[in-house]
Amino acid sequence: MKTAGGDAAAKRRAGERAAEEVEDGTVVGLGTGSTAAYAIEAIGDAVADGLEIRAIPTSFQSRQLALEVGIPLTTLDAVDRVDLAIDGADQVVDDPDATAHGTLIKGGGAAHSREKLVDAAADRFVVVADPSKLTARLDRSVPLEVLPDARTVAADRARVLGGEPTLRAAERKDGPVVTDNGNLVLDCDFGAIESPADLARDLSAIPGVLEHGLFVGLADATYVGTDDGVEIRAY
Ligand SMILES: O=C[C@H](O)[C@H](O)[C@H](O)COP(=O)(O)O
Repeated sequence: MKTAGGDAAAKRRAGERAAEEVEDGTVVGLGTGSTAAYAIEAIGDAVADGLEIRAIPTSFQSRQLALEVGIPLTTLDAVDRVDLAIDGADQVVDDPDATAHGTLIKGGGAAHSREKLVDAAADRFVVVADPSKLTARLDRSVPLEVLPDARTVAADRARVLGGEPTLRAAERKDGPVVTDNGNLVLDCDFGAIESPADLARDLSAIPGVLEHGLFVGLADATYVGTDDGVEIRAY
């Protein structure tokens, strides 16, 4: 869970720094992935020291870790508000002159649908990342979570939009990755993405796509772990 590539020490610094933002009496969204896991562990330590919060996990994986470290859990429909969400990313646009500054690609762990639900609901959404995630332009494949019956037609629609879709295969079993919601994932290679906002709109309009991994205008800040500290990008 914590060694998915990138700089583990930098991920830890980012995660632990973001966890310091969690305040007593709040509701916190817990992201998924190796970087968010460091934040969850640090929040668990704070809970053990007396911090009182409720948290909403964004995946089976983050739920399991939160339970292991003793964080009280709740659900999105049981709360009035989410104060803070802390989540990782696969790519983050880091160019203050670009309109896409702070736009993300997420879903490397196939958790992006529930992540977007919780991250978008939060009053403040903090991304945690190591420097390898920063980019001038998004160019990783964009994951689409699709209903199983929709995978062929959704792939066709993604091709019309200029993408090359690949059904994500499971690493440790024969067959595809199945998401926490029982769906499949199409990883769509669009090359360098000129306008993430336009592509996000077009992908959202494909029938059978539950959610795509472009997060446009959602992040409030990115905490970037470095060799000796944390740099904060605010949007
Ligand atoms: O579906 C997974 C998530 O979007 C992760 O937050 C993302 O893949 C980043 O994960 P990591 O921190 O392990 O690089």
